[in-house]
Amino acid sequence: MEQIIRIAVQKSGRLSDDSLALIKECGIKFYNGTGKLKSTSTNFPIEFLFLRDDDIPGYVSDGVADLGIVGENELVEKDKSVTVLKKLGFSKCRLSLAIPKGQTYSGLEFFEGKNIATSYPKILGDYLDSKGINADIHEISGSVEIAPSIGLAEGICDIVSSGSTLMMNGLKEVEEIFKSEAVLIANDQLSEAKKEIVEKLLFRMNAVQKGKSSKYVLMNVPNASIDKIIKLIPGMRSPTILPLAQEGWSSVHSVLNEDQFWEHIEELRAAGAEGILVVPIEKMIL
Ligand SMILES: Nc1ncnc2c1ncn2[C@@H]1O[C@H](COP(=O)(O)OP(=O)(O)OP(=O)(O)O)[C@@H](O)[C@H]1O
Ligand SMILES: O=P(O)(O)OC[C@H]1O[C@H](OP(=O)(O)OP(=O)(O)O)[C@H](O)[C@@H]1O
Ligand SMILES: [Mg+2]
Repeated sequence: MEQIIRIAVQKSGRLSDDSLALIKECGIKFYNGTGKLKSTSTNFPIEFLFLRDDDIPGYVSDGVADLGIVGENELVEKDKSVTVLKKLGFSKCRLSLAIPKGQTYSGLEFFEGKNIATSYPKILGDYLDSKGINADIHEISGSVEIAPSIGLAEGICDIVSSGSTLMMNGLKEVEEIFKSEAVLIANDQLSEAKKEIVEKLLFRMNAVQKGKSSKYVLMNVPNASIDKIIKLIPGMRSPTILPLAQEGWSSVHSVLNEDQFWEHIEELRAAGAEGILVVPIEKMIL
């Protein structure tokens, strides 16, 4: 039988859309109908398990799944032995301590002897230990932000992104204790045959990620400025230069990291570049 790998992805939630979008951008086709908890790709040797994110580190560690996509917060909290293959750049958030808005905060000692509600008792416990703070950790599985207003705890430790959930619940963020983003994880003991498939998947993911952070840039340049412009936008090997129909002008094409582009835009214009077009790149293979 042909070897295939199994990947565990979140069924629905903050990780699922971006996880599935990344897999689709890798050219991998699969059926993902509502309620379906397992699906096999029609054009790549991979099977999908759609699960709660809490279960993903354990499934990958036990070898039920070979790969998984999960937040670093959940991975560290579950404390399972797996290999992190790649940071994926989405579902970025932080774990923070927060207290009621009206309270005065003078430092971590605020939490000494207090009761803190969280879904992340391990990460919080390790953090407080490392800072020498003794607090009571009260584990709850969701809606943590409500805890202070119902008298369950004096502070909370939960996921923050925009901060609007804290604000809506009358809380203020006082300490960031952990930064997280989605990661691709793998079982520690993959067979050689599975590793080969994983390498193919990683190759595709890298091409998609590289493409996303780069732009194809085209501009019209007076011939006298070409040397100056080439120094500003060196490109993958070197820029492409094509003559324009109008004498004395060329079209310069290059691939740039988006940050590099914004850094150099004023200098490019000062050097006489005009008609600058910035085009997204779907995939990039170096
Ligand atoms: N507001 C947010 N912004 C960005 N990333 C987030 C946000 N909230 C959570 N995340 C990240 O996405 C992961 C999944 O969050 P989600 O809220 O979907 O979890 P969940 O409710 O535990 O889902 P499940 O039903 O799968 O257990 C989190 O562990 C975290 O890494
Ligand atoms: O700082 P913010 O941008 O407000 O995001 C933070 C909130 O997002 C997550 O919950 P989510 O909305 O995913 O709902 P959930 O609690 O049902 O998982 C998390 O648990 C926080 O409550
Ligand atoms: Mg969960």
